Amino acid sequence: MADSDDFTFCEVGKALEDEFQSPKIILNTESIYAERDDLDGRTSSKISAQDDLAENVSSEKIIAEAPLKEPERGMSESAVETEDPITAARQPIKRSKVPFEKGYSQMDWLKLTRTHPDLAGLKGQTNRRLISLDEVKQHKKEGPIWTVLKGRVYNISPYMKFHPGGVDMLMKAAGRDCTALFNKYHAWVNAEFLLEKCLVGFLDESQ
Ligand code: HEM
Repeated sequence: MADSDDFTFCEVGKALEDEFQSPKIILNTESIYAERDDLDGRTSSKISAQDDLAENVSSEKIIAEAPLKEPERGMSESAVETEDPITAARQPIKRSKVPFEKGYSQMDWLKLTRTHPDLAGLKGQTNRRLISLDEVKQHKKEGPIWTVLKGRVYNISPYMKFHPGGVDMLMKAAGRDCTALFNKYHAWVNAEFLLEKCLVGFLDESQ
């Protein structure tokens, strides 16, 4: 084999000044930025690459700079509640699950719905009847607690202690239409399935 074909001896270019150091890359990061939606997706802010790359800037700083739009925990319900279910669903909320008592897990609830003969408290009555909001209002404190959710009337008394958000939260639904509240906290929850056996009837919207 001719020497010119032998790569062992091929001539390489001039070595870098310090042949054991990689070339220095000077990156101008000032002009690099990304648009970032803030936590609730309603506003956006620019985060420069410098911010992200700088060693002394932690992610906490970015969070601290983000506008605080979430309602504080314990903020009064009326301050954040809205009757429009779509707007309500978009409002960010702090998540606060309550640890369930022994025997009140979601699995326990599902077992109960399969075994209890009359969770709705219908005593043989049909659950297809139309119910006025006035009648729902009468079930706010005493006896079975009713609520309206997406046009359906439910007896939520048996579900109280199983509600992962706690009894106090669920009691806000007592004797009224809780659809907006429900959507605000957890529009993804399949209440139709969870409360199927608690159905008392349908809201009479003609009144
Ligand atoms: C009326 C029917 C309701 C049903 C069937 C229901 C069901 C549930 C379920 C299944 C969860 C757990 C969600 C999850 O793990 O992602 C939950 C959590 C919660 N619910 Fe409800 N809920 C109802 C009504 C309400 C109402 C009216 C409120 C507010 C006034 C409320 C407030 C909450 C809260 C604060 C949590 C904890 C959220 C979290 O941190 O995960 N719920 N509920």
